[in-house]
Amino acid sequence: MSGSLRCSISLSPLHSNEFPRIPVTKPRIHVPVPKPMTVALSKVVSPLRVAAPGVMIEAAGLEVDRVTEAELKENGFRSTRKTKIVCTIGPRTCEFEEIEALTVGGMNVARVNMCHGTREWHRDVIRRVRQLNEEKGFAVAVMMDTEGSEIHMDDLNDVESTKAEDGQIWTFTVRAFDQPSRPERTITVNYDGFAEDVKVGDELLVDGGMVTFVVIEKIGPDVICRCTDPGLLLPRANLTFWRNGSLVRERNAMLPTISSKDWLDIDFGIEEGVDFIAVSFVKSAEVIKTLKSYIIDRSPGSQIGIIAKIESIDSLKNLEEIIQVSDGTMVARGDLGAQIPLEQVPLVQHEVIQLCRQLNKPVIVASQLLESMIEYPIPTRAEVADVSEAVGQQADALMLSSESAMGQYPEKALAVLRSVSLRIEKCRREETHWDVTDLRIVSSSKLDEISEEICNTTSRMANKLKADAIFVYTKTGQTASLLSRNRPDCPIFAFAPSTSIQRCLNLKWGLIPFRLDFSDDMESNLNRTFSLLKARAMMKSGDLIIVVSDAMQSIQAIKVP
Ligand SMILES: Nc1ncnc2c1ncn2[C@@H]1O[C@H](COP(=O)(O)OP(=O)(O)O)[C@@H](O)[C@H]1O
Ligand SMILES: C=C(OP(=O)(O)O)C(=O)O
Ligand SMILES: [K+]
Ligand SMILES: [Mg+2]
Repeated sequence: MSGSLRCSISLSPLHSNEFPRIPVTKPRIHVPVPKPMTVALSKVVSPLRVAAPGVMIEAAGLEVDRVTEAELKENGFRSTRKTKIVCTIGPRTCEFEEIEALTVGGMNVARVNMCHGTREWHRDVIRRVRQLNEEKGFAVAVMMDTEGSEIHMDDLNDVESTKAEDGQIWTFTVRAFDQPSRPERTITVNYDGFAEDVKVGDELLVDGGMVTFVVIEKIGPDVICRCTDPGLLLPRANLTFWRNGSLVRERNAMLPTISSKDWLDIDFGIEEGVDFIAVSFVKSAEVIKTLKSYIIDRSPGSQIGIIAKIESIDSLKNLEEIIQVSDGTMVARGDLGAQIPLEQVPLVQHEVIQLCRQLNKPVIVASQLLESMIEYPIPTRAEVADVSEAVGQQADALMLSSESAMGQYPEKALAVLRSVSLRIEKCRREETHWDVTDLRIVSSSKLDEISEEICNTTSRMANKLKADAIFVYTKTGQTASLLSRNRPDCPIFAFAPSTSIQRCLNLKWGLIPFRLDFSDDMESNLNRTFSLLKARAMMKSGDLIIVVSDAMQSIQAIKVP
């Protein structure tokens, strides 16, 4: 599907000014908006300008993310950004103003990684995101990512990193040391079975090969290794061992996907009302099913979406089943690249994106998208090509990890994702190769199958008629998702009755989620929506809209009166 991208090359800015930048309805509360950032690629795309600050006009009953609204007006309907962006929040971006700057820069989902930091730290971040949503009219979703049972080094206590030199002898052990007495060149490993699993002659890879050791001796709980590829050892770096060119799957293969600590983190996530839980090192569909019923038990009616991270070799055998039972998937290329040969990672990415589209699940492409921007203000050409590939493959979302968590240029990295997305999406719209006949039917009942066909037809119609937008009135989000799956040229305005569904829809390609109370009377819904949108200068008379809803199995094409 990624295919070759043929498009006309234009060096002029992408955004068009055909939609006047009219400030949103008079704000009730004045909130300062951080200055828009200038971007490395600003020759191509100008920074986003959020119009006058304002809050979601709840009184009018229509709520849309203020930043999305600004993007719509700035880029023009048809060329508004479709690819969503997830940013990992870390020490560099955890303050209120920093989270706000990312939000204004286009972050759709904020991710906290339970591998690092304390629960209190994460609680503060989650609450700041929520507070910003409430006070400033954003609709950023929160994703909590579990630590999972990977084998990793300890925190290194007082040091930020330590260098392993070629030929040096290091000891990896499960002994616990009081920090001052930890012998030199000794690393504590979190997994008790470590010494039992490895054999003399095994290769020990730190962070998928950033540093490599060979095991030369085992003495009780200590594994003595010689460094063969020198480099920096970072806190909590992941460890894998290899024998005769294959990943060693011994007792560690039996490690639970969700550890006891993960269960406590999940309880924490449920309490804090996160929108998504991303499960690390998923091996089978079972664990996702177990987690889902656990959540329903603890929090009936919960809308928390479960994202399966594809990052272990075991997940690849059960891909389809895993995707089927999850609410979305992440191609977690960091750990995946430590478990399978690197040259296979792009193939897995492609396969997972295709499968997710077929099975109607959102997919996030993650890790090292703009790795060099941890240190530098512009990306490498190769990184831009990688991001372009993911956008061209029409992944639902792109994710920043270290770039936003601890890098020096989080906002610039975000701006690069935004500008590359816009550019490549434009190319795809110019190609007229669209065909839904390739999509398999996902519905299990006849009624759902009809809805599915309606969504396919709606998207085809919208493209042929060059509609300005598709409107979908959806109680569960399902119809909106089926439309997104078609990747139509115009944006899909999804009207949902709750803010939690609105936030969850934020992860899906091309969906502009609104919160709106609507009735079964479509005519009155439409009249109300048109006048609300017109009042906010988000729509004008004559715009062509294709309308569908969960409740009615029909399609309407309407010129806005
Ligand atoms: N909550 C946090 N506290 C401290 N550092 C963090 C936090 N979240 C992320 N980081 C830093 O950002 C880096 C990248 O984040 P991420 O990709 O989520 O983790 P990792 O690559 O370790 O799995 C981490 O390695 C860590 O150095
Ligand atoms: C996203 C990933 O997971 P984490 O950052 O939690 O290791 C990854 O491994 O690519
Ligand atoms: K994690
Ligand atoms: Mg990982």
